[in-house]
Amino acid sequence: MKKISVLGSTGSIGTQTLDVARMHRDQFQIEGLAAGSNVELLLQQAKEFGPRKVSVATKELADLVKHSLPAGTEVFYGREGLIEIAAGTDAELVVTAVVGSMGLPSTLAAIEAGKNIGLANKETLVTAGHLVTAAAAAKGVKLLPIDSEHSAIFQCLNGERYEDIERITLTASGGSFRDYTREQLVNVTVEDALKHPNWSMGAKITIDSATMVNKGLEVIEAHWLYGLPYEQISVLLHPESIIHSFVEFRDSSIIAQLGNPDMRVPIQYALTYPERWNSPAPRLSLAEAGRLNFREMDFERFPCLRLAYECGKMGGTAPTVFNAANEVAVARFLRKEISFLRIEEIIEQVLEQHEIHSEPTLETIEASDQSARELASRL
Ligand SMILES: NC(=O)C1=CN([C@@H]2O[C@H](COP(=O)(O)OP(=O)(O)OC[C@H]3O[C@@H](n4cnc5c(N)ncnc54)[C@H](OP(=O)(O)O)[C@@H]3O)[C@@H](O)[C@H]2O)C=CC1
Ligand SMILES: CC(=O)[C@@H](O)[C@H](O)COP(=O)(O)O
Ligand SMILES: [Mn+2]
Repeated sequence: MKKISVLGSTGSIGTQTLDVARMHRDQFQIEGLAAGSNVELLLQQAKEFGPRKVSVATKELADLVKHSLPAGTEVFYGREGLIEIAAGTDAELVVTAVVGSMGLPSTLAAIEAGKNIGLANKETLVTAGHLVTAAAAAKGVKLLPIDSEHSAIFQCLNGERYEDIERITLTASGGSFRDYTREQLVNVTVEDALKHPNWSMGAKITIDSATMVNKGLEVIEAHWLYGLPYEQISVLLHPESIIHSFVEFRDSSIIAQLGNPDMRVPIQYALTYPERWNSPAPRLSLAEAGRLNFREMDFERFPCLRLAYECGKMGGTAPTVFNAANEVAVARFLRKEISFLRIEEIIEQVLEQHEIHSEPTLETIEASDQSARELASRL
């Protein structure tokens, strides 16, 4: 039995992680589940999977659920609750599927406790990549990517020598507004932005796909996961999301990972690595797909991707500030307080006004994250 805990169990990645556990019911034991405020779903999950510990966002929610949980289930809440689910159970692997840099303390706590990480929460690596990777190396724990592109690269690199890599390429769908001009973006709505062409995902990442911030975060995530300089990480527009990413080697060979867009596949691979288990995911037929399309990335059309590369190369707290400003701007867009194009303006303005610190400690990162958020919410 593999013992796992899930942070963000009620979200898109969290529920699909539990779908995988359900498909292999005899193989997984769920030790802990952490949710935010969807207590109805959390209660269903607790009844079905019988975790020893659960956590919710607030004390009020914890009081609300505690009498409805199966006998013996311990309830926690807030930041400390997430840390308890991450580090205080017998899980050998923790799936990090909360959104945003709020996942950093619990991810670090899980690593400190010696848990392998099934990493979906890319913002933690963007915010504090040097701390997360150093802690994982010191503890000898694995950072197993769940993000589809990073899982693809991970699979392409199986058995390969890092020095033989010439370049990795992350594919980008282009998001909801792939074929819109900059002028057409002026009046787009939240509802339109939430219609991703290929993937059904949480709201924040769906907006990030449309702004191309998602690919920017993924470039920085790849830098930390694979230890490659930014010059060896590129992005290619691929509207079908069938080639999930690929690696070019020094002998000119290219190895790619393909499949229909279905997050249960990379999630399961992270849970079962290095084994591959059966999956009901629909099989890809290349004959049916017929043709696959590719385009160079247009950095004028998608300026957030250019900004992300600049922040990644700058290092220090630049990616922290980029990420925090984006999180606030996206939340404001989703609340219909600002327009779609204002998201990138806010990120740019926060970066301009912010003092960047090099080699930051956790305290410096948390302070930069906080002040970037305050600024982004005022602009
Ligand atoms: N969705 C996808 O296909 C992919 C997602 N990712 C990454 O995975 C992460 C999760 O994304 P996704 O699943 O789409 O997001 P969702 O918005 O669907 O889910 C977010 C989860 O976080 C929980 N949460 C929110 N606030 C808190 C809190 N204060 N304390 C504890 N839990 C909280 C939510 O709980 P509740 O709903 O109960 O409030 C929910 O379970 C992100 O970093 C994203 O970038 C990466 C690749 C693909
Ligand atoms: C499923 C997944 O991994 C998402 O991060 C996905 O990559 C979003 O797609 P685009 O950012 O390419 O639109
Ligand atoms: Mn991705």
